[in-house]
Amino acid sequence: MDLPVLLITNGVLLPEARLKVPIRTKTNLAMLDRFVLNKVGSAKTLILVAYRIEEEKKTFETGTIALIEQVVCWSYNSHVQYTLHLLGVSRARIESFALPIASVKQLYTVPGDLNDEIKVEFLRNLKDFLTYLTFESIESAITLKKLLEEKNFDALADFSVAQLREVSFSTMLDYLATLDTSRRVLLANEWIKECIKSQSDPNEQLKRDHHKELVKLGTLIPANDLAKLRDKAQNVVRKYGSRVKSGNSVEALEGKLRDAQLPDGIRDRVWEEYDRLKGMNNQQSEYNVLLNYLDLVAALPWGKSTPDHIDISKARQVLDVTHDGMDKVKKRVLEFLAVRKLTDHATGPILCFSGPPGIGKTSIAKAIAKSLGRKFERMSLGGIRDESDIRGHRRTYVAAMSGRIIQALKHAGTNNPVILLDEVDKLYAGVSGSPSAALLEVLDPEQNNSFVDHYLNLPFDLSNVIFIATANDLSQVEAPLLDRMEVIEMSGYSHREKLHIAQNHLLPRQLDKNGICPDHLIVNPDAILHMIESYTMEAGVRQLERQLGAVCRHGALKLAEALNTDIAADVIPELHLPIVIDRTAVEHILGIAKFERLNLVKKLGRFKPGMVFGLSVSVLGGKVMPIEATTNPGKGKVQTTGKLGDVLKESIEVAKTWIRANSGRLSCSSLTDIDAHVHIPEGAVKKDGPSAGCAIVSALYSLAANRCVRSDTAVTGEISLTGHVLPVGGIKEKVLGAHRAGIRRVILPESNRADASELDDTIKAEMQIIFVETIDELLNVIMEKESGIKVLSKL
Ligand SMILES: Nc1ncnc2c1ncn2[C@@H]1O[C@H](COP(=O)(O)OP(=O)(O)OP(=O)(O)O)[C@@H](O)[C@H]1O
Repeated sequence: MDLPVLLITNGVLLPEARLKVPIRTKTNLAMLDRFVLNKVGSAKTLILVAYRIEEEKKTFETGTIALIEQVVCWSYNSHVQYTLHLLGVSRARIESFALPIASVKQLYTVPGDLNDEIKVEFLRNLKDFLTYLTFESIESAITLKKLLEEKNFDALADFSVAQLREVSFSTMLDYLATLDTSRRVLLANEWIKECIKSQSDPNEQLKRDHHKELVKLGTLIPANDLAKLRDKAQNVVRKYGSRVKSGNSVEALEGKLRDAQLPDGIRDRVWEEYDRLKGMNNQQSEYNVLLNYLDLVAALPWGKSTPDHIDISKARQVLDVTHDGMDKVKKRVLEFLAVRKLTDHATGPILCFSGPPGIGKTSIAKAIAKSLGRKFERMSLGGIRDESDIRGHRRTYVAAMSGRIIQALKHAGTNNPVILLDEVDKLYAGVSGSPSAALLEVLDPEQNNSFVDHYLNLPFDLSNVIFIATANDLSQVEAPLLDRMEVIEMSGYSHREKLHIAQNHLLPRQLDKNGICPDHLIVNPDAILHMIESYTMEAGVRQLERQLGAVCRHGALKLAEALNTDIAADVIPELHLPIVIDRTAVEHILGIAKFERLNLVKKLGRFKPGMVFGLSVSVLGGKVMPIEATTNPGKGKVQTTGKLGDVLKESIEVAKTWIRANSGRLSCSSLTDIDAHVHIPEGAVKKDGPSAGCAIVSALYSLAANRCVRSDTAVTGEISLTGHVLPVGGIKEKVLGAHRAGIRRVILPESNRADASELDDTIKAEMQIIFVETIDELLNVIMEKESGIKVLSKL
């Protein structure tokens, strides 16, 4: 039989007995995770308890097959702990071991030669032992009483021995391995006798006598009346002055509370709670709740803060060393720091970095904390839909916890950390309140000096904390929240910028992570560019870092193989250092290019009438959006496909009407005797927004005039019925998206000229950017051959 293994180094579980085993080692945790926690009805699983003898560095050959009766999970100081409640089922011999599984054979006991004299003596001793046990554990006493009635000597020996604490681990293991029942009864009888003798101390005797009188176990008390028994037993304990064994944690707590620098307003309230705790019995259910609460209060950094060292030139250095480019963002961050230095004001604007993933929003926030010398805490808000995640649960709830803000402060250990509210756009309002409403209070400098977490129920001053937020999509951030923040928009990187980031930051980091000396592995710039163009399609650099990691791991394997002297000489690969990674090596390591140089121009070749490249932007950055239109005989209807939203459909109507109204002047069909069909591929993705207007009017004109649009050009811009091209958002991302796709000519609305001027110089140098004010101008520059349309006067 194969069973999951729980390996323990002290305590022995005998059949019939129960044992509580806290899970502390990684092996046991892995076993629990794999075989118990992931299983529906995880309790009632059979496992093997195996015993490790540390001195001999071996595992005892006999183990115990056990039934998991209960898995208790509790969290203390944010550590999750598991304890297994086990019931011994039978002995087993371990035949083979491959942690976390062992192949075992169940062992059966043999009766042996047990004489009547010993039996009678053993039963008499057990009756005395029962009295002692009543005082120690009522449940065990009841089980022993039942076994005594059954006169099952095998079980009586095991169960009674399991109750003894004095027997050493190794003696207990020998006992476990003894299959002869008569031999075990002899041993048990001896040990029980000794135990009873050692209990003959007059004080202990007095307690037991009194207890005997009180509970009269065996005649009066029914087995199921445990609660009553427990109460009575506790009364005895109190009467005889046994101290509640809670001294250690409560006394330690007192010291911690004294060191906690509690503010004046709350000190008395906390000590009142502490006095209440001291007066409680540790068996009371509220005891642990209050203990955990006061532990949190003591652990919070009420008066601890890190001194600010704002040195602007050092901050500039930190930002430059950690981040390439991003000049605008760095400038704004330095201004922010400068204002903090001069005003000495705790409150200031809350910065919100917005942009596609992997462009360094989180890492720049980390750099701010570093340049201020403050602690950094990241709070991921993605998917939070409950107010209590931010503000905590009220203490009256079972398993109540403090909110994330308080947890972050506890973790930081100072009351002035930089807290990054990551992904504020992914907060959702759930059934139990809106988390963004809770964040409003946190971020409001007027209110946050007395932030009250529901669990803590004491005001905590958050005014020294610097909050920085990040978002991928600002349109998803609730307006009141957005209003409290100063948004710094960050855009994706060009290929050249990515190359610099890779050379200066990502590659050195990956080399270091994989334990490779930079002199031993060189990745050519050409190879990095190949990875950027053909193996990643992203605005940021996260995928690129992953690919560089793969290349470094390949190098690490080569180096490790060459160093490994255990490998037979003929298989040691010959290694010439440094290992140089070029384009071919990249293809060999990373396999077939995932984004075969997405040069749409080359791929699609010459367009047919009705085809055009639009530009779109999503949370992942800018992208080229091919648009197709075709005609059929009909009555001037326009059909649309490709999961288009209402605004996009309306743009198509505007384009159609404009062409119809201007067809005479443009010498093209008015599209009244034909039906047009406009399709935007990637049909599963919803598309919307007015910015495809220019592309759609170009496609419809191309159909109406039966002329082709230039396939090396992409366009974005909204159109009006009067023929004007209106500004749109996301210009930088869209141009970068076109550049990534291999397009070098883009047409943008004239009103977006200022946005385009913010583009990186290398991009500006490589791209031809044409600005247009009217649809006439647009058609003149977008068609394959000059349309020669006479541009009407502009409004
Ligand atoms: N300009 C840069 N210079 C150096 N490293 C950079 C730069 N931009 C990004 N990185 C690196 O790219 C990685 C990803 O960045 P980060 O985690 O900060 O992205 P993010 O914008 O916060 O993404 P998300 O929105 O997914 O959270 C980090 O290791 C970061 O150091």
